[in-house]
Amino acid sequence: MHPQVLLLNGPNLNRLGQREPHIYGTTTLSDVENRVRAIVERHGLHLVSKQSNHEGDLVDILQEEAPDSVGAIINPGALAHYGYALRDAVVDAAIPVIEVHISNVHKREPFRHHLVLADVVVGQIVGLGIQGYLLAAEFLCAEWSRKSASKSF
Ligand SMILES: O=C1C[C@@](O)(C(=O)O)C[C@@H](O)[C@@H]1O
Repeated sequence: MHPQVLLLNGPNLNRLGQREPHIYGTTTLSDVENRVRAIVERHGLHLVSKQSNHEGDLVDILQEEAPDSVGAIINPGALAHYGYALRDAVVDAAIPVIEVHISNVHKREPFRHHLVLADVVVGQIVGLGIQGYLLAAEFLCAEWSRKSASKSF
C-alpha cells in the first residue's frame, strides 16, 4: 500500500455545493475529494478522505489514520472555533496538518476569527475557495517528496 494523505472534513461540509453557495461555492465534497486524490496520486500517494458532523468521530478517525498518514488536510468547519478535543487529537497525531477554510473567516462574524488549531498546525489556508484544499495537497506532497529524497541519501 502506498503511503497516504488524510483529508478530513468536519460538520456541514457534506453539504458543500448546496450549502450557502454564495460563500462556499457550488463544488461538491466529492468533486473536492476527486481533485485532491488526483494530486496525491500524481505524487505516488494514496488518499483517505472522511467527513463527519461529529467531533468524536473526527478524533477517532485521526487516531486511527494518523499512524499511516504522511500528513493531513483538515477543514474542521465550525469546530475550528471551539473544538478543543479535535485540537488535542491533532497534537497527538504528530503528523503535519494543514488547516483549510474555504471562506475568509477573518472577514466574517467575530466568532469565526478565533481558530483553536492555529498554533498546532503547520499552516492555514483561508479564503481561497476550494483551491485551498488543492494547494494544501500540493504542499504536503512536495514536503513528503523532499523528506523521502533526503532520507535516501
Ligand atoms: O463550516 C464552516 C466552513 C469553514 O470552515 C470554511 O471552510 O470556510 C468556515 C467555518 O467558520 C464554518 O463553520
